[in-house]
Amino acid sequence: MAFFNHLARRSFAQSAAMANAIKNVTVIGSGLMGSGIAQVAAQTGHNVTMVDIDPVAVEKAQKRIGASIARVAKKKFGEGDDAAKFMNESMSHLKTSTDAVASVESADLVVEAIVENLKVKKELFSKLDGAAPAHTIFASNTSSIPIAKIAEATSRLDRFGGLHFFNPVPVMKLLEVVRIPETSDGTYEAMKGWGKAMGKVTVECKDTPGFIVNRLLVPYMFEAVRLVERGEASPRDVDTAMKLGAGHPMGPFELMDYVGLDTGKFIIDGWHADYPDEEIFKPSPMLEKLVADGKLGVKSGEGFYSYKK
Ligand SMILES: CCCCCCCCCCCCCC(=O)CC(=O)SCCNC(=O)CCNC(=O)[C@H](O)C(C)(C)COP(=O)(O)OP(=O)(O)OC[C@H]1O[C@@H](n2cnc3c(N)ncnc32)[C@H](O)[C@@H]1OP(=O)(O)O
Ligand SMILES: NC(=O)C1=CN([C@@H]2O[C@H](COP(=O)(O)OP(=O)(O)OC[C@H]3O[C@@H](n4cnc5c(N)ncnc54)[C@H](O)[C@@H]3O)[C@@H](O)[C@H]2O)C=CC1
Repeated sequence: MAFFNHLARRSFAQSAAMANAIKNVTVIGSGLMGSGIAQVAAQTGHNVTMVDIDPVAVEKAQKRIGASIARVAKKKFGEGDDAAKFMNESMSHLKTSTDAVASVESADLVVEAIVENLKVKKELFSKLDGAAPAHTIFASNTSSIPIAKIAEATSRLDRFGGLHFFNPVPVMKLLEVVRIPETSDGTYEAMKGWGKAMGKVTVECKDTPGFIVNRLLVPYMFEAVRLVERGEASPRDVDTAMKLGAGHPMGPFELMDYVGLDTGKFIIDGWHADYPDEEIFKPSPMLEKLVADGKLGVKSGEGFYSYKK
């Protein structure tokens, strides 16, 4: 028994050491999720470079992070010097860039949170694979795309995994840590250890569609839209019913607006392509029209609901 305890202690020590080795974190994508991941990494003392292809998105992200850190600081320290110190220290750990290749030169970990599109994600990782140091771990924050399909664009399958955060990242405690068959034990332990260093509760996931939460959440959200499309209830009543009847903090339509209808469409289109006979994944006329009209939810000021001030 002592031998196995020794092994367990050594494995824990190894993962702690590997997680501690993750100091320089590059986050690619400064949207809803990338900005949240970058913020929490900066708040927890990592050296963070947040990258986006769109300089305007970087600027918006910095404003979003500033406002969010202020809420976190107020919640942790109230008003006053400690709150200001926390905010200043966190922001001092955060750099921004629009040059993805340069941003990974000294990265220990790269977390990708760009558009939910397999081709674009593969193009990005293929480009970064030749620029990042050999030891750098690559991870995707994808909601629905198989990690293995993304990883095949690189030569570092043993140092590739999924780190699936939840929105809003500064608040949601869960982190799904996904491995592909080639992910080394050291990489997996380092990703789980880093998740804990980020203040998250990690769960272990295999590379299956939607991992754990989205495998259950997305069909539920799909059914909510179908129910409204069949004229059986209004979005507002469905949301009220799920908040008061099931204790959810947000109803499905509020949540879809919150996560972004463009991301929702990317997910449903991807799963419909992969599972063409699954009725539930067939395109939604309601969602198609909203996205075609640029109504993407909170991020655009209107989705199922209007958010214009
Ligand atoms: C047929 C077609 C169908 C197509 C549809 C398909 C859709 C598929 C979508 C799939 C989803 C993909 C997404 C994904 O991969 C995984 C996810 O992320 S799923 C989403 C998970 N998140 C949730 O479920 C969020 C649920 N909502 C909440 O928890 C709360 O509403 C929320 C915390 C967002 C807000 O809380 P609330 O009480 O309502 O308001 P407050 O503003 O008071 O906030 C409470 C508390 O939290 C702090 N806080 C809130 N936001 C932030 C922030 N951004 N930064 C920092 N802090 C924040 C705030 O300070 C409050 O703290 P106090 O102590 O009260 O001050
Ligand atoms: N929105 C949500 O609630 C959640 C989303 N996710 C996943 O996170 C990823 C990002 O989602 P969001 O943050 O919501 O999207 P978003 O649309 O808010 O942000 C995506 C960002 O990526 C940038 N981008 C696109 N292509 C790029 C490239 N080649 N290089 C650099 N930057 C690029 C865009 O300019 C944009 O700022 C997706 O894979 C999504 O499935 C995961 C969990 C929750």
